[in-house]
Amino acid sequence: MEGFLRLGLSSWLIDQCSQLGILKPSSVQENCIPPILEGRDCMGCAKTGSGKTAAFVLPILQKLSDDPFGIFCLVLTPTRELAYQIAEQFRVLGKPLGLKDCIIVGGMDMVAQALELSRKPHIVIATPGRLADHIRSSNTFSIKKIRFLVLDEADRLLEQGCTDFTQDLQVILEAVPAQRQTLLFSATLTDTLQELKTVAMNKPFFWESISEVKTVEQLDQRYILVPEKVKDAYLVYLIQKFQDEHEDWSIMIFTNTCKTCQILNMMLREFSFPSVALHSMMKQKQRFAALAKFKSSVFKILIATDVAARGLDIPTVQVVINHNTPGLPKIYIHRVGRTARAGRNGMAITLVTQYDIHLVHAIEGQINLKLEEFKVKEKDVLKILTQVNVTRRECEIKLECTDFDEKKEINKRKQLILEGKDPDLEAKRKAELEKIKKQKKKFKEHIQETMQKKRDAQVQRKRKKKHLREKKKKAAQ
Ligand SMILES: Nc1ncnc2c1ncn2[C@@H]1O[C@H](COP(=O)(O)OP(=O)(O)OP(=O)(O)O)[C@@H](O)[C@H]1O
Repeated sequence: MEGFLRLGLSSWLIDQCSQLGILKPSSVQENCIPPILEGRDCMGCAKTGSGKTAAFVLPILQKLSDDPFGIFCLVLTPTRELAYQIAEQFRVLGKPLGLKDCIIVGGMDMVAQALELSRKPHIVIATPGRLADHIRSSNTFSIKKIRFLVLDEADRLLEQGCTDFTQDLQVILEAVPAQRQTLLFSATLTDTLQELKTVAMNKPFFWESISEVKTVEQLDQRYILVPEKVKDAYLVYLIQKFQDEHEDWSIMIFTNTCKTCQILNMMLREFSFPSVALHSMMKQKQRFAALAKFKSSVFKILIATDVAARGLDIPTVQVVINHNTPGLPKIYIHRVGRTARAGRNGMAITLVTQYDIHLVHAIEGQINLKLEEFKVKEKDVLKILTQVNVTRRECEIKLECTDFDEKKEINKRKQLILEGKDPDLEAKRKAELEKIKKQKKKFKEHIQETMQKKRDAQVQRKRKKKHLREKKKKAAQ
């Protein structure tokens, strides 16, 4: 308790913290809360599960209690689920203030949101796309006077990933005052520092937890080298093993696409595993329902795309399984950070195929740690291989009978229209690119083939020469 008092927080906030079991400040809180209370911009980079949310929520609530008005603070975050989680922390910690918050995310009713915004909530927690839509289309609210702008998972908000937030962010940055405190947090800030400095311009206080290894100490990180075709059998085997050995463990499985996520969930259900899926092709209500079932441990297995890779705080998660090796070390760091949070233990297992070894090397290089092999009796996996592969195929056929692919196509078209692009032109462009790519590939293969033939011929010639030499030698003897 004393620790928080020393940082300059009021006793009512410290009482609220203790109700959440937050008794002693974590390193990021200890270092970032004082400069934020002093009024400085802040960039905080600390490992997953180290309490970054409270590091900005606590000082903001304290400042809000000094001078309460709406809209006081805007928090931006890349995913809808994360927005709800952050709002929850504000609500619990800010209860004595009678805090009014408002969550502005896609997939929810826009009119109801506009109404809520017009009622001047103290804190708005939003995903950039939907908030930018409100700014463009409505004049019933203003964020011109906010005191705090927070970018949680700041590096993700500023990078141009598969969901590009930069244009929406531009709209939002033009709508907030230049005189504000900007707080940027993430477990992986360092490679976007330059971009971040353009958002937090007032000589920001930068704090990074210094540690050789970039992942959490309590996390046991393993890999299994598996042939691509046997991957699903390994997955089923691992889940069965963990379920048999640790009834109370929750498991998060990450996949690379929505379709794989959907199919694997169907497959796990066929094997009677209590699993739910979470990906961006699901309706928002289904997404929330799935997450609630997993959080309450009614379903102990969550199979998700990277939409769940960042920020989600579910203390019961003991194991993270990467069904695919993440293409970027950064994504690996966030995915495996869903376990071993706030000082707890946890395990992460990455299924690595023969094509992914270079990705593992990149991950190891970035986190500064070698993954250890997770030993499995291959014989036991092979016993279930046929059954698993047949079940997966059946699930694929079942999914083909639904409108899953069609919906995906519609979603893609919607996204392109929103980005101001013509979907038909884009499709044509993509087809042309695909054609060029194929031609290039064919050309490359042709060259490789010719080179190989040359090499083979050379070897043949050498062999022949050697053979002749030996023959001559023998004849001379
Ligand atoms: N000082 C503290 N002592 C103990 N637990 C804490 C403390 N501060 C926060 N926590 C708890 O630790 C958990 C993780 O915190 P939080 O979600 O803020 O992590 P994070 O650093 O934002 O992680 P990520 O990078 O994954 O988003 C939460 O359940 C939170 O309530």
